[in-house]
Amino acid sequence: MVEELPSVFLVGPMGAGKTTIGKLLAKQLGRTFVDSDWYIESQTGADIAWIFAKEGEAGFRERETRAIDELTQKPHIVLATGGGAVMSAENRAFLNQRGIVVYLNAPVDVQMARTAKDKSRPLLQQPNPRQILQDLYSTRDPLYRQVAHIIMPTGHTYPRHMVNQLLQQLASFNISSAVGSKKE
Ligand SMILES: Nc1ncnc2c1ncn2[C@@H]1O[C@H](COP(=O)(O)OP(=O)(O)O)[C@@H](O)[C@H]1O
Ligand SMILES: O=C(O)C1=C[C@@H](OP(=O)(O)O)[C@@H](O)[C@H](O)C1
Ligand SMILES: [Mg+2]
Repeated sequence: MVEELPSVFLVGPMGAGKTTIGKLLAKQLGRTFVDSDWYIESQTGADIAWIFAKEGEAGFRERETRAIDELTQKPHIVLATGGGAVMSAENRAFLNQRGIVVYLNAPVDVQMARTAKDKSRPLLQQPNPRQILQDLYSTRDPLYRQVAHIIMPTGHTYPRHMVNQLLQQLASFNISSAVGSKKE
């Protein structure tokens, strides 16, 4: 972990709001926002669906580990990871040891509602996405908890409220807002 300017890494299931909250949080903190999926897409010149189709999930995970290794070494950023980033022990160590990890936790029903119309997540383009989200949650929830320094439920909270709550929690890790937290 870089002592002076630790980065914030968001983990959690698909639809928890990592990308959405991460973008808002970075703005409030006056930091650069990076989404590991977007980074992988820019490095590859192809979208996540294409990578899964051509290289399989294993190919995507290799790219993801390279991205997580690289991005977790950057100080002072807010990084939104993909939901499966914690499946690799190597990634878990990069995340846990190099910054403050926030687990955004949402119930499966909420994950389902937030991801249903979006075709960009290859793992959910199946006849029973709810069952897939349930199975992934069972496997991954203990891993998210293992790497997290902060756990935040996101199910029933508006993104702006989420960010204000998160800023309060991050203050105890000496991470504070450059522009002040906005009142609703
Ligand atoms: N706290 C929230 N309340 C309501 N909708 C949300 C919230 N967080 C995210 N969303 C919506 O859910 C969808 C998925 O969010 P996203 O940030 O892409 O999740 P993730 O990156 O964790 O998969 C988006 O349409 C987003 O606008
Ligand atoms: O849970 C997963 O394994 C995945 C989550 C996605 O990111 P989001 O969690 O941002 O949707 C993306 O990395 C890919 O589709 C695989
Ligand atoms: Mg995302």
